[in-house]
Amino acid sequence: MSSLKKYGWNSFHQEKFNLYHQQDHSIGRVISIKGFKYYLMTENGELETELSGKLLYGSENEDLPKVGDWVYFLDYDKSGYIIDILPRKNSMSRKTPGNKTEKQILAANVDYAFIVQGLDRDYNIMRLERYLTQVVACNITPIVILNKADLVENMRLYEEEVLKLQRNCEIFFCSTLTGLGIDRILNSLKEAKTYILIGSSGVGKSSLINSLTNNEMQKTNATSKANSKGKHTTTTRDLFLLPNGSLLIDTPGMREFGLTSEEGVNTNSLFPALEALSAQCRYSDCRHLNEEACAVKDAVNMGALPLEIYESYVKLLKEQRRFEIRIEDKKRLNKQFGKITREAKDYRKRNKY
Ligand SMILES: Nc1nc2c(ncn2[C@@H]2O[C@H](COP(=O)(O)OP(=O)(O)OP(=O)(O)O)[C@@H](O)[C@H]2O)c(=O)[nH]1
Ligand SMILES: [Zn+2]
Repeated sequence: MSSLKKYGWNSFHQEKFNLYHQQDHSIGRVISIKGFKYYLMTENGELETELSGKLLYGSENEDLPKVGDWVYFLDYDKSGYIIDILPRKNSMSRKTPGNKTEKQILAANVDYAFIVQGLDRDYNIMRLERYLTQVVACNITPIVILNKADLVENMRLYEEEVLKLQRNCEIFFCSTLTGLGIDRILNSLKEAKTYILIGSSGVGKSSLINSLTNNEMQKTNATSKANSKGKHTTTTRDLFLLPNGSLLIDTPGMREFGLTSEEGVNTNSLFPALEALSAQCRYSDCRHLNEEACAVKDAVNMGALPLEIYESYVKLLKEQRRFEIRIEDKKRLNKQFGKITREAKDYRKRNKY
């Protein structure tokens, strides 16, 4: 297999490339970013590159290359200049931490997301539901991993609770400590597909990577480091090939895992449990908030729909509204600003200074 195919190159990307490329452009996938340096996997192995001026100065953060992006570049001697990214299949994003409405892209072109929780104090079904919602909204297939299974007596109870979310996604139990369940996860991994690991700090992501790589990657991909406050942080965000041929992207713990609404995503369809019920609401555009004859609210009241699911739906709705309103504001402001600068330019031209 060519090294590009090993790294996930497929007909989707080829088609995009055919639309955009010029003869002297080469192709690579971003495997890590360190400051201004972008490290690519190319047909001829790893290559250190930088952004071209156009990309560096003319782009919104969203449009800059992220780990997992396919880019086309000019190959110069021992380095390269990235011309642009190819359209993404999807991206894992979250709201930019803090008060802004921007979304932050954590990784691009992701097939599966392992959502990892530890079966210790970390386990939280509401948070799991939020992660699931976010992953599905990003158009990525979620897989639940409940680690530290050695700490609980009855895994079945947890499984039942996750099944109640009606996500129809795979659930794995494992313990990186005892090795329980690791083989099942390994056997499920698909060649040349890209996986991402998400979960709070301390759930065992680093331990899991070590287990999945037979500890081979411990040195080169050492991800956990205690900072000055003694808090564990993941410092590198890399894409790498596992011994069995699948690709893994490791991201820092997403403690502030906010939601961004993807355009065109119907909120109901993010909640399968709600979707079936909403067909029975009186109003076809029922938001299941204050409307009369709402089958969703009835189901919650009768205990047929878990309250957690309804609550996370309402939360998402609120988040989306806030996000949409701010985007509208931003667009309006940008438009006004554009008009002002255009007028200023015209004025300067007319008056020649
Ligand atoms: N009991 C038990 N402890 C585990 C298991 N897996 C990991 N741990 C422990 O959990 C702690 C955190 O593990 P890490 O692998 O560093 O967690 P992480 O998710 O990579 O954390 P960050 O790098 O901060 O994001 C360590 O003390 C591990 O020894 C497990 O299966 N069972
Ligand atoms: Zn309703």
